[in-house]
Amino acid sequence: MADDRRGVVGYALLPKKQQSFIQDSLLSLCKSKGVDLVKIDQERRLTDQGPFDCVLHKLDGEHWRKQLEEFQTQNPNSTIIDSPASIERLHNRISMLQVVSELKIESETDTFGIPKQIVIYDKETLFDQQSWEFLKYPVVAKPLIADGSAKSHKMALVFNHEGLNKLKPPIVLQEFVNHGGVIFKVYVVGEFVKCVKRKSLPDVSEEKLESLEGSLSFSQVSNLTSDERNDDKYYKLMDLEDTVLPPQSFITDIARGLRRGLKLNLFNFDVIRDARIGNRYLVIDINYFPGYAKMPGYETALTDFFCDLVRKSRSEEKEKDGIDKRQLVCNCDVEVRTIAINTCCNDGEEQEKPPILQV
Ligand SMILES: O=P(O)(O)O[C@@H]1[C@@H](OP(=O)(O)O)[C@H](OP(=O)(O)O)[C@H](O)[C@H](OP(=O)(O)O)[C@H]1OP(=O)(O)O
Ligand SMILES: Nc1ncnc2c1ncn2[C@@H]1O[C@H](COP(=O)(O)OP(=O)(O)O)[C@@H](O)[C@H]1O
Ligand SMILES: [Mg+2]
Ligand SMILES: [Mg+2]
Repeated sequence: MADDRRGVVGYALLPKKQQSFIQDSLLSLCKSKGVDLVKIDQERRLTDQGPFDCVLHKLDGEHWRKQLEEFQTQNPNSTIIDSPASIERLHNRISMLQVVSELKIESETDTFGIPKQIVIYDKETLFDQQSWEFLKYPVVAKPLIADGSAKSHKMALVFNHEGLNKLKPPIVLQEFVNHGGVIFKVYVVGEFVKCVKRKSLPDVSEEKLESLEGSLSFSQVSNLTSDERNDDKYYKLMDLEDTVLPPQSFITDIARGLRRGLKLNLFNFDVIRDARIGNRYLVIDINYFPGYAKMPGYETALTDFFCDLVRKSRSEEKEKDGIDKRQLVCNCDVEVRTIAINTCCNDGEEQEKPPILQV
């Protein structure tokens, strides 16, 4: 780094996340580029720790939020990645996808959107199928809240009316879209965008739908190991190799739009390609600070991002310094001129004041 001081990124993560994210390979690459990753002691006040150029976090709760606010007030040049208010939006499966619907992206060949969906708050509405007759079976029932708890990942693929009995509102009912059993996970790290393929639920044909009973519960399909998947006849027979990735520039445009709309730097989103319309892409999920260690080349992407942040916060620091000084000089000029006018009018009286030094 151009600056002599080493960059410091403080991190506050849950133990599982820390273990998967803070790997030696990441620590040493950052170190070689002049940035140290330092663990924040969650037992102590954040303002008593540091200095940090940047605070990286995936923690919730009012207490932590207050700590961050206090830290930001005392350290206006530090960057908090990312703001709790922006992260909060991803904790609700409706507000999470709203931003996708608001996005405008030009493409001659491809389109994107979200599946048809409705939020259901009570059993009465759930069983009143008129209130969601625009949705066709099968539907995916997802917990409304996506707060990272195991419960928030428990889903059900519902094939018919009978399958509704097991559901516990508040939930989002989302139309299941056949997509060839493959999802695309798009990882975003600031400006960096990387799309990878993962296994998903297989398609459900009209014929199969008639013979299926009730519902099927599942959780984090794309994170199952191949053994877990092969144990269950529902998950096998899917091959990632043959699946073509979506156009990179289209995905990058969506990623950049989401980054701006969400005001977030660290997230991924799940995209499926509608099997009926080969060039239509649907965003089904957005996750804050996902499992980056599973992304090829994660060390380089994250290190570059941290270096950039440190560089920016240092140059802003310098610029602020410059602006303050320039403002001072500017104020002096105004003052001098005023004094000069006064001097004219008051017949030398004001000349007593030493013009620049006193300002
Ligand atoms: O643990 P990992 O590496 O599987 O990462 C999880 C993500 O998997 P992915 O990187 O998308 O394959 C996972 O993504 P999905 O929701 O499975 O699409 C979540 O981001 C999860 O965080 P949370 O439980 O929603 O707070 C992430 O869990 P945490 O690591 O944040 O606990
Ligand atoms: N509308 C949908 N159509 C088809 N498959 C879906 C749909 N919604 C979710 N899925 C499947 O269910 C998985 C989990 O759903 P997702 O919304 O990503 O929840 P989570 O936050 O637990 O990852 C997805 O990765 C995908 O395989
Ligand atoms: Mg997902
Ligand atoms: Mg998710």
